[in-house]
Amino acid sequence: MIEVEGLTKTYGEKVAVQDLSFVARTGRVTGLLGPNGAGKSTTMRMILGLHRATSGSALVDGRAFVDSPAPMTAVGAMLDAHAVHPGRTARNYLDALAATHHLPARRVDEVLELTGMTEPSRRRVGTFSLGMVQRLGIAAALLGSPHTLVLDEPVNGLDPDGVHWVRELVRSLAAAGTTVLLSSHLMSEMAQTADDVVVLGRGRLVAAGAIADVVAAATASSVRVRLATESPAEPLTAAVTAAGGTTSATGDALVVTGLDSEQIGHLAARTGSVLAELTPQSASLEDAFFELTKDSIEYTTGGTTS
Ligand SMILES: Nc1ncnc2c1ncn2[C@@H]1O[C@H](COP(=O)(O)OP(=O)(O)OP(=O)(O)O)[C@@H](O)[C@H]1O
Repeated sequence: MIEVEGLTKTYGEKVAVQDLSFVARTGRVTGLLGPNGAGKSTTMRMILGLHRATSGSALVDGRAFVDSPAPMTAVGAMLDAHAVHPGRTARNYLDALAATHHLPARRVDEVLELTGMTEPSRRRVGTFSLGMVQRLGIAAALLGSPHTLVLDEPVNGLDPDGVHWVRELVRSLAAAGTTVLLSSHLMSEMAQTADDVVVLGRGRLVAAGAIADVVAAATASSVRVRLATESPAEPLTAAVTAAGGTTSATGDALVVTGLDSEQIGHLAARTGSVLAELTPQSASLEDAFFELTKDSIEYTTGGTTS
């Protein structure tokens, strides 16, 4: 479990992370989301002890990561996959990591196999595609069979097959009891991968919780209603308004907010309206993300900095 409590980081005048608290639970995949500059990387770096917090704490399984006696077994991390020297081979890099952390040499073969990197493992990292570099970064993170995995933008540069692989990998690790914290800009991908999300905006917590709860709280759910051609809309729209809902027309359908499908069905029966369609519309994580972070975009298109 990762417990972040009142975490703050300032760089001179700049407040990168402010009074941030959240928990990433064991056996779950937690997605750290936020627009550019929201403080995701800074948060991960403080969890890993790479940046000293100005105030607050970040504990991994109850202790500061820097106090861990076996760091690679406690936490596997990938923050910048490109940190590997381009002249080294993948195997040489992993062998050295394993040796310096007293990990069994056979584990190198295992993580190469797990990440699909066995075949190119004797090639120099400088010849790798972006996706291969990411896979190597993930291989290094997995080397210590860690209890906690922290991955900054793990699907960056991966093709659809690679994105699917990362999703399956982190989901299976979480199912086996690993705490997984990962950041991503790909909302649709995060929606399929994470159980919980932590949304940041300008260094502050904007929302946190199970994806469905965060989406429901941030967006108004609606119901799409289409009436049979012989059925006029007026009786139903009047009944919806009287019941506290709102309607808007879209093409040949109505979108109703403020009432659920069952309530609308009852109103349709009462007003003699013949329904051709009654479909609950669920908002996506992406819809929720835009709604939650619309006031905290640091860099907007057009180059304005607000
Ligand atoms: N070393 C530093 N010195 C000064 N400001 C910094 C430093 N590192 C980060 N910042 C600032 O802190 C804020 C948070 O940055 P951070 O990299 O954590 O955001 P992020 O959410 O990871 O962004 P991105 O998605 O673009 O990677 C940004 O405004 C950034 O400019």
